[in-house]
Amino acid sequence: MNAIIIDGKKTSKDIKDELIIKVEELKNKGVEPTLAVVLVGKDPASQVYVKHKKKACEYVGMRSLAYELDEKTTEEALLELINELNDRDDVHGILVQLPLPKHIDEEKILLAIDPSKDVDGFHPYSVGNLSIGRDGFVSCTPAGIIELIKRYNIEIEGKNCVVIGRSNIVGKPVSMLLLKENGTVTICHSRTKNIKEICKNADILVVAIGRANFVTKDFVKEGATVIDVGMNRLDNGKLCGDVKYDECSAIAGAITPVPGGVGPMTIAMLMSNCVKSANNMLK
Ligand SMILES: Nc1nc2c(c(=O)[nH]1)N[C@@H](CN(C=O)c1ccc(C(=O)N[C@@H](CCC(=O)O)C(=O)O)cc1)CN2
Repeated sequence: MNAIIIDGKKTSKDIKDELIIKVEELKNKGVEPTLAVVLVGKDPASQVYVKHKKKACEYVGMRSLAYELDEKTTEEALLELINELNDRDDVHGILVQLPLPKHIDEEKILLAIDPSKDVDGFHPYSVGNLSIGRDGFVSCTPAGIIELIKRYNIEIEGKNCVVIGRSNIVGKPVSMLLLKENGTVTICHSRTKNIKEICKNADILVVAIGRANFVTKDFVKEGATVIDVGMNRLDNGKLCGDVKYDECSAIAGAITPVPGGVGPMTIAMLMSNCVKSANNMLK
């Protein structure tokens, strides 16, 4: 069997194209959706992601405000900037690029962002809303995974969904979202016993463990949907997922590649959250 390749690059472009119209409508109502992007330090990967976020804002017609702060910026100075952005009526989304330098307490920073502008969906208020099925901001990678599954008409309701990984930014929220869609959800992690057997029973397998090529063909049920969230940089500089793509795509029914699968969806969903936030301001 040759799996359908779930194209995150194309889907993210489709979403951004749809957002162009929504941004235009907001502008016609007198609201210019604005995202504040905060980067502390010079982590090369973070610099690239921030650049892509600014480009995505431009593409959908949204304003972005860039705050590129020195590596040595203090926690107090960063909190002060966030408070300023919280108070500004013309800022609809605030994003602090992660990871932050070690001397800054990430949790304290995320907690300082006004939940009504939490377009990353990392604030405990947003996480709480998600866990009780209330509407709110959902973190972008998990939201992107569900969007991909839906746009490829893959049914979640009643299916066995197995998530490998229990991180706060992917594993836990994507499990909540699959549950919200009426999937039967199992979360596996480093202490799980019989992980292969559990995965082999999955109709939808989401892999977010951060270990290159961890999932081999003997984890995958014939015809299953395999979503690879891994982004592992190899010594040769190549990007590699958590799933052994060649052998698993011969068994799966549908599969995301790395790169070009889940990754690009993260930024598309960020744009979507910003538009949602700007819309909320109209209410
Ligand atoms: N404040 C946040 N920080 C971080 C987040 C986040 O959602 N909010 N997620 C990641 C990084 N990230 C966005 O910030 C991100 C990662 C990867 C991609 C992407 O498109 N990946 C490409 C490959 C890119 C490459 O070649 O390196 C792909 O998978 O095709 C987009 C965004 C951590 N920090």
